[in-house]
Amino acid sequence: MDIKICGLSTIEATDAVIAGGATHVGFIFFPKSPRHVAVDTAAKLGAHAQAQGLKSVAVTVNADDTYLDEIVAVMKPDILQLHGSESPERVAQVKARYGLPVMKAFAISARDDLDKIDIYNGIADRFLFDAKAPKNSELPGGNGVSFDWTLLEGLDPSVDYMLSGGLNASNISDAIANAKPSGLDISSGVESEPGVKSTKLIASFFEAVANAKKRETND
Ligand SMILES: O=C(O)c1ccccc1N[C@@H]1O[C@H](COP(=O)(O)O)[C@@H](O)[C@H]1O
Repeated sequence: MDIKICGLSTIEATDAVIAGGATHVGFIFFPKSPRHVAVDTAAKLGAHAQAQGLKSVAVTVNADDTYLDEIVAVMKPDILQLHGSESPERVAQVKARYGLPVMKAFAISARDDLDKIDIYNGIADRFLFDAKAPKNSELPGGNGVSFDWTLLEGLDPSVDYMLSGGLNASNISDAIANAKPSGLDISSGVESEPGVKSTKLIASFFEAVANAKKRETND
C-alpha cells in the first residue's frame, strides 16, 4: 500500500518518513497554508527522498503555468497533485505540458461527489479523496477532518486512489478496513501543531499502519 506523508519542510521529518516506510513525500505550494514551502526547500528534501526510492509529489491549488514551470524545473517532482478546482481540460493541459502523472484531489461529502471519477477518468492518473473543507477554512486540504468512508462502499475496485482527510494513528485501522484504499495520504495527523511535523507522531503512525495490516491479514 502506498503511503504519502504530506506537508514536509524539514530534513528531520523527511528522514522519519523515510525510516517509517513511506512511498511518497508531499510538498505544499500554497501560500495560505502553514505547510507552504519554498521551491528550493522542496527540491532539496524531495531529492533526498528520491535518492531513497520514494516518489516526490508537488501539491498545488489552481496553480498557473508560471508557478508550475518553476516547481517542475527546480523541484523535479515525480507526480503533480492538483488539489484545487482544476477542470478535466486543465488536468489534461498540465499532463501534456510536463509529461508527469497527475493525481487529482476531490472533496467527498456525499455519494454523488464520486461522479467526478467518470469525468476525470482516463485524464487523471490517480485520484485523491479528501474531506470537504470546513466553512471557516482557507485551505482546500490539510484540515485534519475525515469524511464518511462508507461512501466508498461499492466503488469499482479498479479506481486507483489515495485516501486522505484527518487520518492518524487512532483511526487508520478503521480507515483501511472500511475504504480498502490503494494509498493513504496524511498531513496534520502527524503534526504537533499546524505545519509542524512530529517525528514521534510519524513513528506512531507507521506502527499503527503495520498493526492494521497485520489485523487485515489475520481476518
Ligand atoms: O496540507 C495543506 O495545508 C494543504 C493545502 C492545500 C492543499 C492541500 C493540502 N493538503 C492535503 O490535504 C490532505 C489531507 O490533509 P490532512 O491529513 O487532513 O491534514 C492531503 O492530501 C494533503 O496533501
